[in-house]
Amino acid sequence: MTEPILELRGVNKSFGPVHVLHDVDFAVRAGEVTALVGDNGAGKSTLVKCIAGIHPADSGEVRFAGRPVRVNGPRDAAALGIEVVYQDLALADNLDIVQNMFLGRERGRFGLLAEAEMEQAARRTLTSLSVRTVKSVRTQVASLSGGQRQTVAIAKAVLWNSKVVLLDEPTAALGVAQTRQVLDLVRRLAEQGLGVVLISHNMNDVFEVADRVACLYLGRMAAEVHTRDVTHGQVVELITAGRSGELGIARPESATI
Ligand SMILES: Nc1ncnc2c1ncn2[C@@H]1O[C@H](COP(=O)(O)OP(=O)(O)OP(=O)(O)O)[C@@H](O)[C@H]1O
Repeated sequence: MTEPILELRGVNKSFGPVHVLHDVDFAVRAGEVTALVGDNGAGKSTLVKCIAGIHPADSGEVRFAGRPVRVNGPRDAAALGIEVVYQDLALADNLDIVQNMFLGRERGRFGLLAEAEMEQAARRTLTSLSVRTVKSVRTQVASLSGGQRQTVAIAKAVLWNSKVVLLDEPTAALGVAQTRQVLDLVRRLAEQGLGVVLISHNMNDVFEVADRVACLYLGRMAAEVHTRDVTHGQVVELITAGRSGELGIARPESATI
């Protein structure tokens, strides 16, 4: 079995009196897509924010590439190669693709932007991800479709030699064809060796691209299983009841496969 590139052990997180995450274990493996599922309010976003350093965990251990690490802020996460693509994508409509991909991280010597270099890097990243839907990297983001915007946001996340990418419902607002393109892209990220976490409420997406499914139920990790070992129905039961037959928090010893 592949060792996790990122591993959380016994992570707890509270907001004031509200204990949101309870002793959560979670592993992300390089070259695999792990779907993070759970009902509304189960704690998925909170877990992602702990990983991203936005809301550092109150207790528990975070390990990266086999070593304990501290992720006390987004800079710590970025330095490790952990990137999150949020649902709102945070792209600037009035800028083009290159400008968006380098937004906040413009390269350049002596303060000058190395435009040609940035353009080349943007093009190279999109090509490496086999993105063909975007005609020119100088297209304004305002004129892109939802799927293209998602693609640009994902490419931006992997441009920096990322090791782990967390995607927050990347297909939520997309039609059938665009969903297809984004799911293909998610698979390619894993094929390139990244550890990919896909937050999703869509079981079809989960079963199509995920190698494993991790299910949060009321802030506890109900089960982490190989997708091939479970049915749609079992995952839905895990989401709604925290357990399904032998799987789930009622029988934690059988939950991790
Ligand atoms: N900053 C905060 N302050 C207080 N409570 C919070 C905060 N952020 C999240 N919570 C609470 O933590 C719980 C888990 O929320 P979270 O957003 O992590 O769930 P989720 O699984 O991502 O849900 P959804 O699928 O609806 O996005 C909820 O009860 C929520 O109200």
